[in-house]
This record gives sequence, structure tokens and C-alpha cells, in this order.
Amino acid sequence: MKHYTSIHDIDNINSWIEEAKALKLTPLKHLELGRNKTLGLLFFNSSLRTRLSTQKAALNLGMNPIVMNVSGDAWGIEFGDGTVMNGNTAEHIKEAAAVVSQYCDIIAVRAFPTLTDKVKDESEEVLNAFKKYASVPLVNMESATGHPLQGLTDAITISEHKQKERPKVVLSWAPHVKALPHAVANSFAQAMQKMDVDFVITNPEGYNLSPEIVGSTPIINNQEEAFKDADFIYVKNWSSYDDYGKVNNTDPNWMITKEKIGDAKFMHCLPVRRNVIVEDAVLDSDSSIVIQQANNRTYAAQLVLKKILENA
Ligand SMILES: CCC[C@H](NC(C)=O)C(=O)O
Ligand SMILES: NC(=O)OP(=O)(O)O
Repeated sequence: MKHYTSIHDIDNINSWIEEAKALKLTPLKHLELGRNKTLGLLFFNSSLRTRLSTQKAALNLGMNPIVMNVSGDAWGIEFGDGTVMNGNTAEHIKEAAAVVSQYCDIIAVRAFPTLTDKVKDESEEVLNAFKKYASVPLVNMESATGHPLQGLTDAITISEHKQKERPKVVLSWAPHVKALPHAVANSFAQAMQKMDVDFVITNPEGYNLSPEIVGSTPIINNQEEAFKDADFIYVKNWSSYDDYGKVNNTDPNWMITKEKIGDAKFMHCLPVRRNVIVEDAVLDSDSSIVIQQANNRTYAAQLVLKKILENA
């Protein structure tokens, strides 16, 4: 594996999950693999978990992580071909990606969507520009349409916590105060579609994810019906896909409550807005496995970096 930019880069999710569990048991076993190798982490957007867990994953492999907040600290980057750069951009991605490749053995990038230009977002302009102009492997730390480190993490977590061979997993939309990306929900759905689980999605009318993501997964617009016999309830807000990037629904009745969760385990990628997405009573109970889920971010990233280093 050269790059890890999509859940589709996972050839066998069950073997990846077992490899990640093994890494979790002995995280420092491969310290020599990454010695004297540099991981460059480039953030065009905010992050807590991805920023810290991916650095920790690199350190566990003996790598040297270096981090930059591109939007705040670097020059404005131009992504257009043939652009006369007499505006606000000072450096072209052709130079920026090539230069970072001189300093790093692997580059990891976070770049959220515009949520105003569907064509641009679905072209994965930033991620694919790095893929094209960088000369080293690339890792997606959440792009316009996917968050594959999160999706792998979620698969590991469900495998660890399932109480039956084929659990029922529900991806539920919940309300939010601003427009959020589809990336986390997209990668979670793709990961679940690779696993042996009974997977359903529940969201209000007008909030279906892209048909390319949903595929044959059932969509149930009645949340209560979807939650029946659920073993895992994975909650995430996303803005409308059909009315791209819009917030047309903030119905608080979709918020997750203790009454709704039943015997299911509550999952969320975090950060989460308490008492908007989910009530305190759920997060503060044994129903929630969000901290264990966040811990697994390190081992998902470590497995990805290990596979790239072994392929180098
Ligand atoms: C990991 C989640 C990152 C981002 N969340 C926010 C709040 O912007 C999102 O919803 O994609
Ligand atoms: N879940 C996740 O990616 O968290 P951060 O945005 O804090 O990195």
C-alpha cells in the first residue's frame, strides 16, 4: 500500500482489525521500522484527536513527526493550473507539495470541504493535488469526502466491543448548529459495508448521504424504528447532500437520549456538542464507548503508517 486516502485502500478489513489489536497489545514492538523517518502532518483545519493520535502512532514506530497548521502558518496555496498568481495565493501546490516531500518520508493531510462547491469537494482537489505533486506516500487525516483513519478506528472498536457474531450497527444523523462535512459518515458507512454487520442508516428526509456512499444500505427515516435491537448506535451530524452544504433541519427530536439508546453502545468520532447531538446522561454512562473509540485512533494510524513503511 503506497497511500492511505480511502477506506477502499483496505484490502481485508478483518485482518487489518486483528493486526491493529496486536499493535495495541505491543505498541512499541516496531520501533526500528520508522527510525530516522519523518512524518509531516499538515492541517488546513482544526484537530485534537487526529493531531495527537497520529503523532503518537508515528512515535510508536520510531518516526519523527513534524506538524504544521497550513492555514494559519504557511503561505496561501494556489491549487489552480495555469493561474496568474496575482491574488491572495503566494505559493503553488506544485512547489509546496514537492518541497514538503524533501523533508518528509510520509505526508498526512487534513483539508475539509468547502460545503459550497459540490463539484470541487467531490474532486478532492487538495488531497489529489498532494497525491499528484508530492513524491512520498500520502495519508488522509480527513478530506472533503472521507475520514478513513476514523473509519478504520470505528471498525476496530466495534470488533472489540461486539457481543454477538453479527451485531446491528445504526448510523444516525443528529442535529447541529452549523453545516458539517459528510466525510466521517461516508467513511463509517464504507467501513461497515466491508464488515459482517447488520448495517442501517437513519436520517431525516432530505438528508440522505451520497447515493455512491449509501449503495444498498437501508435508509430508515424513522429513528425509533431504526434503533430497534441496535447493538451500536453511531451518531454524526452532516449537512444536506442534496441541498449541498445546507442546514435545513435542526430538529432536537433527533438528539440521542438515554431512553433511545437502550442496551446499545453509543459511538461518536468526537468532538461532540453535548445536549445538542447527545444528552449528558448518555455520554456520562456505560452506554458510551467514545473514549475507548478515541484511544483506538492511535492504533488505526499506527497500522496505516506501519503498512506504508513496510511497503517503502
Ligand atoms: C472529526 C470531525 C471533524 C468535523 N467536525 C466538526 C465539528 O467540524 C466533521 O464533522 O467532519
Ligand atoms: N475524530 C477526529 O478526527 O477528531 P479531531 O477532529 O479532533 O481530530
